[in-house]
Amino acid sequence: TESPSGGRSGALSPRPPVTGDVKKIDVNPPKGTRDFPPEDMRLRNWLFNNFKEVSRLYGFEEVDFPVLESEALFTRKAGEEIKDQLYCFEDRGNRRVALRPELTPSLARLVIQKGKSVSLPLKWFTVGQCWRYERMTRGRRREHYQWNMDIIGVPGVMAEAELISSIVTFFKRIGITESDVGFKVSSRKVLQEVLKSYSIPENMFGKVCVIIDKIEKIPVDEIKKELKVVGLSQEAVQDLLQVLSVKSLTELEERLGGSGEAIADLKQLFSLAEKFGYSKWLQFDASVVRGLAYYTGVVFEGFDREGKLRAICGGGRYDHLFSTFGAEDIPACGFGFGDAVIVELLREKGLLPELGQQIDNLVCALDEELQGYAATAANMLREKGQSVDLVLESKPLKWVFKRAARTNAERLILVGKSEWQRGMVGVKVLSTGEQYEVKLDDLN
Ligand SMILES: OCc1cccc(Br)n1
Repeated sequence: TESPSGGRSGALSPRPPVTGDVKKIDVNPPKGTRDFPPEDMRLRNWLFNNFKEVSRLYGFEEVDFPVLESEALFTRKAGEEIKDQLYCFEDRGNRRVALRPELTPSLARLVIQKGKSVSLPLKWFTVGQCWRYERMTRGRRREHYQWNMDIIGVPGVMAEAELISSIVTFFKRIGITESDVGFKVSSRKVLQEVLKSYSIPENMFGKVCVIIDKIEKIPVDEIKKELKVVGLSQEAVQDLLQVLSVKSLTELEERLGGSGEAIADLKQLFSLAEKFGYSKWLQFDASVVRGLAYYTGVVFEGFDREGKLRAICGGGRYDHLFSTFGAEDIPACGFGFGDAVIVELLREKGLLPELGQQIDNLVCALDEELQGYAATAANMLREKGQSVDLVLESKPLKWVFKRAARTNAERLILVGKSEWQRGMVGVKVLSTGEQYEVKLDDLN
């Protein structure tokens, strides 16, 4: 280690005196962001390991992308909140860049980059941090981690059914049942079929959906006003709002007629849900449109049945995202699952796991001059795959026992002079109090 003066280790040069004029830094993380101290990191790893295990079960491959992307990936002109809150800036090369607010555009970028070198369908997943710059007036977070699963190259709703199945599998793994959570399912093709008779320009469709997604967040008169601003007639607005209140697929079929794609897709999805065994988790809800402009078909969101929390996860089909990046369109669907609401739900349900530290061995030399032998013992155990918390300086036994308790160490390995001379070490099994000596070579 380098001493403060930059010399090699040995006697450290005297530390500069801590004088009153050194301003104490703000030790909190930037507004809207989180630290993950060990106990929080254990919970995060538990959650992410479940994300990744489910992804593996479903045959998905892990991918990753830079958290910093070209701003151009996210500058859709559809009035989305995600665009209004873009964490963007100009870098030292005068490039417009942004901290990614979502993962799907990066995924699409990588698929396009790979081009013909990858064979479809692609089943890719990632867990990544996403950012938004929101005026902290609302005290909301500016970052969260999202689990994303995407299926690229499958046009049929079997892909959406598979994605929803993977989320159900995840929920079951962590103890969440269909009595805790459900999925509201619809299709943007419902809106498309209503609007087709009003000759709404194709490029307005995303905007209309983004406005309608706010239906439970702002007064309906504001929704109507915004829809008129984008060019919808009074009649079109009425028709749209009326179809959003449709309560069943049967009623929807009566409203739209039985020949449209929306009904066909949704009927097939609910039939596949039976076969996957998760029908009880799904309900048709015509008001679900989701807030991302690029969805084009089935959309879904996971919600807590007590209605206390924001959406747990959400996703849908986005068959035209690739062409917005100048590439050939590829049918695609995916979802995002944030790391915050699910933890709130688990806390509500008393399902947060107990995750203490776990150490196999606490190894301690009983005398200063035995430190090296303690290191030898630690190394032998580590080579056998045993975790070791090696006491690195001379400490009273009382301290050692307290540390063993705090770290949930299974065993205490005591390196004493007389034992060592006989090639032995002392072992204390902390759960039973059993105490014995063992030859070093037999330590495992
Ligand atoms: O789900 C919207 C979102 C995007 C980025 C960061 C956070 Br916190 N929330």
